[in-house]
Amino acid sequence: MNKPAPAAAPAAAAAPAAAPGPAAPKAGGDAERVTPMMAQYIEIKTANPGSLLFYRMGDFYELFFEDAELAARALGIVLTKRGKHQGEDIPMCGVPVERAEEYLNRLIVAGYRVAVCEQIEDPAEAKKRGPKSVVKRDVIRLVTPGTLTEDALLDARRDNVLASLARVKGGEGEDAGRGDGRGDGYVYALALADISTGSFRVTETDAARLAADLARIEPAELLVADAIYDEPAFKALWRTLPAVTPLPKESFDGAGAERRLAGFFQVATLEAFGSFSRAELIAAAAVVAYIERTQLGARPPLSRPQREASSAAMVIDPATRANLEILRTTTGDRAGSLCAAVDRTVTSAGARLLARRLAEPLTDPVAIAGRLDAVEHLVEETGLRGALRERLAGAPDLARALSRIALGRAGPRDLAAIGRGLREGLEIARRIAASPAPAELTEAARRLGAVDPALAVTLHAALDDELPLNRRDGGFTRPGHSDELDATRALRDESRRVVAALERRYVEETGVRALKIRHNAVLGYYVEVSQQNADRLREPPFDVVFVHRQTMAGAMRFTSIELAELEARIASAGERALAFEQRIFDQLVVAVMEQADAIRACAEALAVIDVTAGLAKLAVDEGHVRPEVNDGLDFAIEGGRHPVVEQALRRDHGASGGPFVANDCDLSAPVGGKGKPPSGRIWLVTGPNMAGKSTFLRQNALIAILAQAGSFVPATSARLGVVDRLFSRVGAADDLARGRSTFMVEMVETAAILNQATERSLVILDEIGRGTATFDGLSIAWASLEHLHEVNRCRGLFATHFHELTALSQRLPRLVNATVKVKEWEGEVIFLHEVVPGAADRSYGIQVAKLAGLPPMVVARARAVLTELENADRAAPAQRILDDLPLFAAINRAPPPAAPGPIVKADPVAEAVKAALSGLNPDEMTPREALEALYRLKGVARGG
Ligand SMILES: Nc1ncnc2c1ncn2[C@@H]1O[C@H](COP(=O)(O)OP(=O)(O)OP(=O)(O)O)[C@@H](O)[C@H]1O
Repeated sequence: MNKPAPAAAPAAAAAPAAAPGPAAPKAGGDAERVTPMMAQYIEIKTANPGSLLFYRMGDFYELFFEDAELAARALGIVLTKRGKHQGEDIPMCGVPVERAEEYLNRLIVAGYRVAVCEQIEDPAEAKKRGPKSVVKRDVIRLVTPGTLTEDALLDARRDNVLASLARVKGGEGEDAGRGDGRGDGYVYALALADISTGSFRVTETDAARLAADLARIEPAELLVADAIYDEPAFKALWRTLPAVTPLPKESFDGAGAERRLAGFFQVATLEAFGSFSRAELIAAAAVVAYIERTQLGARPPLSRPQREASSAAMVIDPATRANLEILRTTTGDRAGSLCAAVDRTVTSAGARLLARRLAEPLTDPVAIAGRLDAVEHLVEETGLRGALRERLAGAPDLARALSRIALGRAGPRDLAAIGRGLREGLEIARRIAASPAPAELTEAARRLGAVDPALAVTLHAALDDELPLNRRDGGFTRPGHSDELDATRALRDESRRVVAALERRYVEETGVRALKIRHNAVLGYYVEVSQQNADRLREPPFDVVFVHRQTMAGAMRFTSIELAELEARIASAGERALAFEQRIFDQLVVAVMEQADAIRACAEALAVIDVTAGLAKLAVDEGHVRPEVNDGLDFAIEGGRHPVVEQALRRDHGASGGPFVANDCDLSAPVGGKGKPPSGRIWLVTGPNMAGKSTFLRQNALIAILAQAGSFVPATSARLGVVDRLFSRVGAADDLARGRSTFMVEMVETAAILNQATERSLVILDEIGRGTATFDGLSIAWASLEHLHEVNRCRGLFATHFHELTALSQRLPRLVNATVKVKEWEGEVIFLHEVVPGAADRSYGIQVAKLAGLPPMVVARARAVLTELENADRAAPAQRILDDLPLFAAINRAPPPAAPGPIVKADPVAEAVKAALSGLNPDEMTPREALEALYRLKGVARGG
């Protein structure tokens, strides 16, 4: 085992977002009054600041002082007291050891960290040192959100990523020179480890995209240097994460980073791992140091760090992720999300990989095609698909079992899981290899076949079919595996039969039919009879056989020489059998760990096959097609559908209910454009409320995500040039926690889009400008649309209720008007959900309001008001703006107002108005004087 490098000093504050770290009680001056046990507790507590201390006492983990108060409140358990400290009662609460995982989970979810302190010697050993000596105890593990490994503490379908963020001054990192003008002069890197599966990745990032990267990764815990943690600019970002752990700057020390990593992976140099930037090395080393510190030297089977190019994944900012409900809905549920709708995997590892693929769609058309080839193969090979899925359904979670084995937290079932997983893996590999298959699948099959098949055989031979949870219970070794163990077990079991025979004999000899031989931890084996029968055993001839040991309320307990001898035999046979089994367990662990890398590769391969087969099944069941993803700027979707709404409609209405109406969408760059390089189109979608605009917008974004994640898509055909960044502003929600109104949130998000979208981006804007006064909103929407078309030159979908905007298509050549069709029938509106070229002529808002059940009086009155307003002709201003305002591009080219230019001669009229104004004091004027002054000013302005 690897000796841990000296870990940095622990953070003083834990889980800053949720809970302050409880302080250690002071040992205080009145040391005599502190019991030895309490002294030990205080010492251990002081050494582990910032964590709740689970202090093992027999069958309980006890918590004391402030820890007890915090835990009792968080867990809803009873707070009691135990003895006194410095004259005060010591608050205490406890959780039973067998239910510790459940309580740990709740504390971690509540934002706490827990130090688990165990007894590290037998109480009998302690007694030998003297009657008052305390059992030795020590912290064996720090449980933090990012370092969980137990199934009970983890969501099987989600990665549990421990991330660390490192920052170095620009110029020190590889990409420092990139300077896109938005950076803050630093190079950032993220290291991402999941100790429950062994995955370990590093990637560079920058200040501008850090939020998007963290939203993609969703770390369970983020490690940052104190200094960064305290920077005001990041405070809001930290609040979006479940746990952020600040560490002293030594944890991010550049000088020792390479050495620490080399030490962890037991290599002399990191050269073989590939090249890393300085920031990446520092981030990776910080993660490793933290793992060593929390696992106290146990070494999880982390893969060597894989470097990921920061441009490998589509950038999706946090707002867009939330809006598009990729992994969960805006209310936080998995059900109803894109992921839930397309997940047909049958293993947890498969579900985790699918979520990761959807969270980070690729940008390399070749890599995307590789995944699509594999899905297509399994779409066509129905028999193979079914067989693989059936096998996979029986495959256990290899990666998580392996991790527990490496950390010494495994039970016999984890070992058996490895054996079973490897056997299934070999069978799956054989099936795939039976016919030619695309590279992604043959590569997965190769990895499955790379583990020594003898390991699965050994595990199967050694482990019984029915297994206990804990290794300490014994009884997991298959009979026949070890002759020596079998012999010892026979002796133990034989002895038990002897006890039963002895009991029968004692009953016969004494004539006490209710005599029982029982066992407990204090007396060992003993004879128990009721009080009435006890005298019989105390009279001759039995008084020489039975020795009185204990008197209970209704019973008396005795022992005998024969029983004591038997006891010794049984105990030693049982102990020897258990010790044998522990040795066997250790040998199996060694055998497994020797192949840890190959097993982890197997686990990854099984996940890839599961995702591929699941997506193939989805494609077949839901009628998805293979998209063509290329390097161009196409976006041509025919017959596109919304994967989630389509399934929901079918579920809610059955096959007979209104089916989802498929729609085309073509944002491809027009061919043969002159002058400027080609750019994609923007569709301006108008249409009544409830017509399906939002659904149409989202479905196209989701199709892009699915396609680039390597999935078939809900359409009859799809051809798209890779999208580098996806932006969406859909719907509006207050962000009260951050003190932002609906309109402010909308503007912040719109600003981000206008500042960052490139011509490779896809922008989805739903009703921007809705949250303010009509003309303000219209103006903002107008200017944003022009900016997207002229400056960003991205592909986009822009839904609006401002019909005035449709006039813009006369001037913006790549702006296309589209509308969602409705039919009016006897004053009612019928939604056809069909997107067609052209502009909506009416809003039908009042009809929708009527549908929603607004009182008839209100509906009638609204109709009357509308007629009045329409007579005022709202369309006219748009045409006027179009005719009067200069082109957006022209403004854009105009020099900025502050630019130095020729000296402008003063305007004499303006000067005169200014002078007249400066002589007025509105506070001292009567209304009449004010009116007169106004007339005078008008006169001056006319030059009079
Ligand atoms: N293509 C479609 N086929 C069938 N039903 C659809 C389709 N599109 C939308 N719908 C149904 O219409 C409902 C309203 O759609 P959506 O929210 O997209 O309308 P909208 O035009 O954005 O409305 P609003 O302007 O009020 O936000 C959806 O909940 C869905 O059930």
